[in-house]
Amino acid sequence: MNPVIVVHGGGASSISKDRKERVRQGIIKAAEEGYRILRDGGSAVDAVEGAVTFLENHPEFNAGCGSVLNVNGDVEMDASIMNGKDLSAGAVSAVRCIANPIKLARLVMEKTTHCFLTDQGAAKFAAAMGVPTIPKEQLVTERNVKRLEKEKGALKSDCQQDLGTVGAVALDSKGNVAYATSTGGIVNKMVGRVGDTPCIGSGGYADNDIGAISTTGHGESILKVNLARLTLFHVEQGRTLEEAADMALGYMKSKLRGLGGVILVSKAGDWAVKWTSTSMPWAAAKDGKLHSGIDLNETSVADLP
Ligand SMILES: CC(C)C[C@H](NC(=O)C[C@H](N)C(=O)O)C(=O)O
Repeated sequence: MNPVIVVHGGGASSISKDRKERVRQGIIKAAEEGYRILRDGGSAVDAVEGAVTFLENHPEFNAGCGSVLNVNGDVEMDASIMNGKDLSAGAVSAVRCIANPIKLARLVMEKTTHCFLTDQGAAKFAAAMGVPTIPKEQLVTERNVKRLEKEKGALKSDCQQDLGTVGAVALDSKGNVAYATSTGGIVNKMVGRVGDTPCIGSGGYADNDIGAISTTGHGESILKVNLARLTLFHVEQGRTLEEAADMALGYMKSKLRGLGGVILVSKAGDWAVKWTSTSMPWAAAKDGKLHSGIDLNETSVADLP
């Protein structure tokens, strides 16, 4: 099986030119990192964790350092990961003061008998696993302080913001698929608000008999339609990845006016990226080629290093 990895950097409205370049470089580096892990014999789970960790550490993306701020100006993060081999899954929500929520989600998956830990329980588990805490200021960027101020000043919140939730899907050489998704959520959210990202079936899904998917977009809408599992259901019914993504995103838009994006890989190694938000930074690596883009009808192809 030829390994494949696809990554996304969330939905976005208008990205400034400067920022676009940084986002483009970041998303490409994340795909390269994931692909390197796969080529070195790593598993699909290793690859999606590696790519998402890279993006959590990148301040331009809404996950880890770079997360948007809640109504109190604090960072509360959600993340989930799933192994398509045995449907094992791990998730954390409303976690604070750690650098990489996706790593904690993987620990939940592999070191507990549970799927999902939240808030204080997740923090206790992190401490027990030796995950270091970091000062909360370390996750807060200048850009996000300004963004919260702007949001609080705004009369009505716009559902489509310039954000950057991150996610990855991968297929490894043994035919195993996995997904990982991580976010700071939505700017100015209530304390304790949990979105789609840590919810298995909404923020993502992975099953070796079908494929893997990671989602981004308006969390409340994604939760209501179970966007990830819904899309894979259409794949199971014989639709192509593109058709399935169009159907599920179309359903979410028509029912709820909710916008979002998805990245997919099938068990056969096909991949697809689709979104209804204005743009979505993405990159895909397969067969030594790196495909990437941000806006509609804009795809570049390059040789992988
Ligand atoms: C407007 C959308 C496309 C922006 C998108 N937001 C999320 O994915 C938020 C996450 N699903 C949640 O609800 O917690 C982003 O961050 O890029």
